[in-house]
Amino acid sequence: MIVTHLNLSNYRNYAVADVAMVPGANLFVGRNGQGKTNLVEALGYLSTLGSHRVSTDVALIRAGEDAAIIRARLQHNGRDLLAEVQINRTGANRAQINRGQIKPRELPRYFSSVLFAPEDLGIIRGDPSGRRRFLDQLLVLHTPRLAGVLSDYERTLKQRNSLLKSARVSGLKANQLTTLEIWDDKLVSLGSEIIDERVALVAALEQPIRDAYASVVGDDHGPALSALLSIDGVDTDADAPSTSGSSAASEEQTAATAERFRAALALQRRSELDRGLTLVGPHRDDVLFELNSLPVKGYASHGETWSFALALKLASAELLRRGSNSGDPVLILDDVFAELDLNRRARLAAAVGGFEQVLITAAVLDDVPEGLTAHTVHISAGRILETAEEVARG
Ligand SMILES: Nc1ncnc2c1ncn2[C@@H]1O[C@H](COP(=O)(O)OP(=O)(O)OP(=O)(O)O)[C@@H](O)[C@H]1O
Repeated sequence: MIVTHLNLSNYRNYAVADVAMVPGANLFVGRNGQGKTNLVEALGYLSTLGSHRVSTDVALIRAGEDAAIIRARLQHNGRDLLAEVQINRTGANRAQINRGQIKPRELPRYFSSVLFAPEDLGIIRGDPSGRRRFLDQLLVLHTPRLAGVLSDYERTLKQRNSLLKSARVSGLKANQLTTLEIWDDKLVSLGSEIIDERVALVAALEQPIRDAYASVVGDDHGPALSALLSIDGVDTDADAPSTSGSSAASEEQTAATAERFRAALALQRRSELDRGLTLVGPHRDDVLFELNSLPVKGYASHGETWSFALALKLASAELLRRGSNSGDPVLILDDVFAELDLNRRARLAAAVGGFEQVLITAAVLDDVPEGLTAHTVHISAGRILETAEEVARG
């Protein structure tokens, strides 16, 4: 899949922007703070429904405006698709495909992208919520049906938490106990599916991460590397099968996870009532990334952590490419080349060369290997520079 056109309205520092893109590499160049990241962030939003830089949408709307619009014309196998989202300062966001209304959470079904940016170091170094977000965004792109499961789980969790809170205040009454059991059933059924899908995803990512790390770092043997999902209170099957295009987990496996989840909930019942909070489930899980038998977080050097985060994203793109019938995900590399030495720049260029479309941002044109600079777009102060004179003026 490729993006042939991106059109922005009141997004970040763009009043309007209209950019044509080509298959293969597209390079966006400009001095610091001109709007390069803003442009690719907008595309990333269409497949992750969020920014890699901020946790709320408000910062994406141009200062002083009420709504931002991101519109992308996509192409796959000669067929065009128009994807659009309107991000509103007040009220719900709205999304369209070919001018027909859809739920915003359905957008990743139509557009798949993988963005790597320096902020991704936070996936490794930050708290577990960032790792859960990484996994869930990838899950939804890989198996779109799970968007609904994840949002139903969130809703169930909220309702269960408010029941636990009110039971804490008033003491658990018989009717509340019955209601709690109903919420337990929903939590366990939705949560077990999420746990099993995450476990299978992590297992499927291991080899691609190893390959990507080896190709970026230049170690032909690849590191001894693993990604383990630690489930808070619910042990998972370490030999989970790899994800396929459809649902990955077998019925018996889901039943076994559900049983363990239920037992862990029963163990925590007293504490949950004391604290008015759901203490077990996929909303508290974590992934442990290891390099040469040591956790990456807290042990790996800055350079190793950086290469690991990059490998994580390249592996994600590889996994989506294999499991997809709509072509490669669009690969976005934001501010990446400046961080690499010449050798690694060439290696990364080779690693991404096979993707249908790669979008790259850089402040300095010379930082990017020549093979990736054929289609260069210059940006200045929230404007796409159209002519050679404009580019010369900067
Ligand atoms: N909601 C907003 N409204 C208006 N301007 C905004 C908004 N959000 C960010 N900006 C502006 O966008 C600019 C930053 O753009 P961006 O992050 O895309 O820069 P960049 O070209 O990638 O720079 P660098 O090379 O430093 O990474 C800043 O000047 C910032 O003030």
